[in-house]
Order: sequence, then structure tokens, then C-alpha cells
Amino acid sequence: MISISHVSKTFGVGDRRTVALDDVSLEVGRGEIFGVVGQSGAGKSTLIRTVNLLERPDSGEITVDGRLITSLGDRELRIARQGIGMIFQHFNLLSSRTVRGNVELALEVVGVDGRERRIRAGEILELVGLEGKADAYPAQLSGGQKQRIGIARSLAARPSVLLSDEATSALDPETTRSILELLRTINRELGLTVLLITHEMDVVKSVCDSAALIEGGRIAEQGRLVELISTPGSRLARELFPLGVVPANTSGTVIDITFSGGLADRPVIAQLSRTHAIDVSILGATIETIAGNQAGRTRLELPGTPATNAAAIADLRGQGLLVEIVTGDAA
Ligand SMILES: Nc1ncnc2c1ncn2[C@@H]1O[C@H](COP(=O)(O)OP(=O)(O)OP(=O)(O)O)[C@@H](O)[C@H]1O
Repeated sequence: MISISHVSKTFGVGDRRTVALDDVSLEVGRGEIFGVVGQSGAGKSTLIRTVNLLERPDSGEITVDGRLITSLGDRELRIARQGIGMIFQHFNLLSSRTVRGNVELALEVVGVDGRERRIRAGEILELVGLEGKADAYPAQLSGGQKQRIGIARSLAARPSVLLSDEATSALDPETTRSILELLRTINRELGLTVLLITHEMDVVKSVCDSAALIEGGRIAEQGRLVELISTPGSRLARELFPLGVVPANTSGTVIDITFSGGLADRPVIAQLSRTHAIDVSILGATIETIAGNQAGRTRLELPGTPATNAAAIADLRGQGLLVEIVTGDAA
């Protein structure tokens, strides 16, 4: 649905030259919620802004819904942008217009007539849960309600793609949750494809089907969350399941086990201890719902070296569990 292919973007020249995007390629499937996560300055905003050409890449191609965006002239681009909604961290609302007026503005711009505007704005405000607030002004509403107006406005022209630029970063955790739920609802009900950028792993965890990690303008990793969590060495998986620090002077073998799918509720540790007659210490454990499925990760310490624990580790792997050796020589 969104295909970003070998996109690069540099700002400034000489000493002030910054490579914001360096040969970035991403594929966002139709109907997916795709999260790009990375630290401040990693290139997230630049990346999302290239999708509707708010930022024009120096090289590379971007296709949205089958249309090669990077080849369009001004007039064609204006039309293509109607199919790409966008929401922002600071909402970008017009304070002089009512809630309804903000939503209707997006329809005026695309030439929808007055009566139709009113009907459609009413429908969208109901969808985002603001039907009782149509005549209020943005200043009279909470942050979460303002973002709901932003979402309503972005949906007014019935786009097939929604870009979300840190849409929940200015909101408290409870409001964040309700806005993410709304994004999930419109994704399902309208079949909308969502590309979001965030610096919060919790956002990715709670709403995304797929994710990419961006660092220094390059994509370090990308994939569907269900696949990433069972990929050995995946950094996104580690971020999704923070297990804390590894003890500094352990004499044993520390391993991380990832449970996903039907494996999450098996008595793996008790069985391991019994079968191999070893005292297993649990150093950390976390269970999460990732892309709608329960998955967990447990950090264990086994007495002895990886070599003396080879049979136990092979046994775990034989049960379909992902086992990563954190300390000791990799087996
Ligand atoms: N208009 C610009 N002019 C010059 N440099 C820019 C411009 N926009 C971005 N950059 C630089 O490009 C790099 C990537 O910035 P970008 O805003 O895309 O990162 P980000 O991951 O979105 O960061 P944040 O989370 O802090 O918003 C940074 O080094 C930034 O300073």
C-alpha cells in the first residue's frame, strides 16, 4: 500500500550537512498499522513527511495506493494528497473555528458543497466520539478531544492512508490509550492503512501489526511483530520485552526464552527443572499482548556453562521455543 524504495534526504551543505534519511526502504501492507520507532533525530519525521511529499526526497521512489507519488506534478499531487490523511503531535487546529468548522474545512478544500459538508462532518464526529462537541471551540476541549478533532479532520476526505506524526506524544497515558484504540477502530472499520512514527515502544506494542527501527537515518530492522519476536537477536523484540539488566558476576548461564502462540501457557520451567535435575532461577519475566497475540519472555539462570546446559537448551529449542544465550559462549 505504501512502498518506500531507496529514499535518501540530506539537509544543509558543507559543515551543516545532515543526512536525515540514508537509503531507506519500507513496505506497508494494505490495512496494516505500521510503526516506525527511533530516538530523537533518527529521521522519523523526515521519513513520514516524504510519504505525502511535505518533504521531497533527494533520491528514491514512493508509491501510495499504486500511485508513484514522487513522479507527480503539483496538480496531481494535490489530488493524491486527498487520499493521504495526516495527524500531528500538536493537533494543528484552527482556534477560530468550531469543532465542526475544523472538520468542514477539510471538506471545503476538496470542493464538497455546504449541505454535504455538514452531513459528512456530523458522521465523522460521531465516529470519533465528539458528536456532542460540534459547536465547541478547540480551546474548550481536552488534549485527547483535540486529537479526536485532528483525526476527524484527517478522515474527512475519505483517505485510504493515515500518517500519524507522534499523535499521542503530548497526551497522558490514559488518553494515549483511548486515542490508540480509536486508531485501531478506524483502521478496522474503514480499512485504513496507518503509518505512524513514535519514540514510545508502548505505542508500537499496543497498536501496531508491523514495525521498523530507524537509527541515524537508516532502517536497522523491520517486520511483522509476530515474526520479530521469534527472530533471534531482534533488537525490536528486546525493546518489546524489557527484561532488565543481566547480573554482572554470574557463574551460570543466563538465557532468554521467548514464548509465543500456544506455547505461552505451558509449564516449561517446571518441566526443565525436573527433566534435567537443575535448579533454575528466574531473573525476569514479562508477558505482553503483541499484535493481538499473547507472548512472553523469561530470563533464566542455569547453573554451569552453556556446554554443560547444552541438553537442556536443546530440549527447550526442540519444543519450538526461541532460546537466546545472554551470557556464556553462544551455543
Ligand atoms: N529542515 C531541516 N533542516 C535541517 N536539518 C533538518 C531539518 N529537518 C530535520 N533535520 C535534521 O535531520 C535529522 C532527522 O530529523 P527528524 O526530525 O526527521 O528526526 P526525528 O526522528 O523525527 O526526531 P524527533 O523525534 O526529535 O522529532 C536531524 O539531525 C535533524 O536535525
